[in-house]
Amino acid sequence: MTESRKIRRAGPLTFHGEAIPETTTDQRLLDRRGPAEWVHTDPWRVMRIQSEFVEGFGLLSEVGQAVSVFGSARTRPDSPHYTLGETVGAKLAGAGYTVITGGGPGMMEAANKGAQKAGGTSIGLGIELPFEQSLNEYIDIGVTFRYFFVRKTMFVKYSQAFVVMPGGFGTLDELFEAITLVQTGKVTRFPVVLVGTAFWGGLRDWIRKNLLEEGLISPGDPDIMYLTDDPDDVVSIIRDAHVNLARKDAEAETENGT
Ligand SMILES: CC(C)=CCNc1ncnc2c1ncn2[C@@H]1O[C@H](COP(=O)(O)O)[C@@H](O)[C@H]1O
Repeated sequence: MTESRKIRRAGPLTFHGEAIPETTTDQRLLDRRGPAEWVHTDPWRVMRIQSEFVEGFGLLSEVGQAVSVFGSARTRPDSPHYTLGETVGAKLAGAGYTVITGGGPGMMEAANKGAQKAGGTSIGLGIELPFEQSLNEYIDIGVTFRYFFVRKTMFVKYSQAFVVMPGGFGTLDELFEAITLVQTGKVTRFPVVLVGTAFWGGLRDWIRKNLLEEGLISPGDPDIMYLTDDPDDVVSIIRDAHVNLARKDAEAETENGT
């Protein structure tokens, strides 16, 4: 009679005889501490980046129609821009849009406050910064990201329009990212509305004069941005754009016979 060979199953793996490892997977995980430098390596960072995407997608995928509102972190509550931001947040919420901001102070707080007070859903996608910073107090659902680029993906993926209030470098970065995505066809259904004609008019003129006249952008490109001072306009521009897109979708479906 042959002696039966030893066998060890480790998850989907099966080991026989000499091939059986001396320790189990759990022992190797739990018994050893080992060096810790690997938590500062890029492969480990990739895992962390992945987990931010997983958390963000998980949290935001069930949010309905939403609009991201950008603007200065430095605007004070007694500024007319802050009041305008609050009204824009309230009007968007009144029209059924969830309001998403960067979760910080200033214009972000204004839009969150307006949305929350109007009974809408107010979301803050915060970012870890070198100085102490917490999400503003008018947020129903908040996430704080480590990585700017992960957070930016969330703004684009989970909102159907961008509203850009007066702001500095951060706001300009978000504005130019949005219009570049529209210009290059990476997003196809995305109105970008700038609020504050006195503030933004100069930039649009500069874009027309310097970029368009030099042939650095196409003739239709400046029109990617809508400019207004009126919070009601903000809502109607976004709504009309979405109605037009829905109609185009329906026409395309009819043409394709689907
Ligand atoms: C007081 C202070 C400077 C706080 C900064 N705290 C912040 N918290 C969250 N998002 C931010 C912050 N700073 C910049 N951002 C991002 O960049 C934009 C504002 O930058 P800026 O103030 O315009 O250039 C916001 O739309 C936001 O998405």
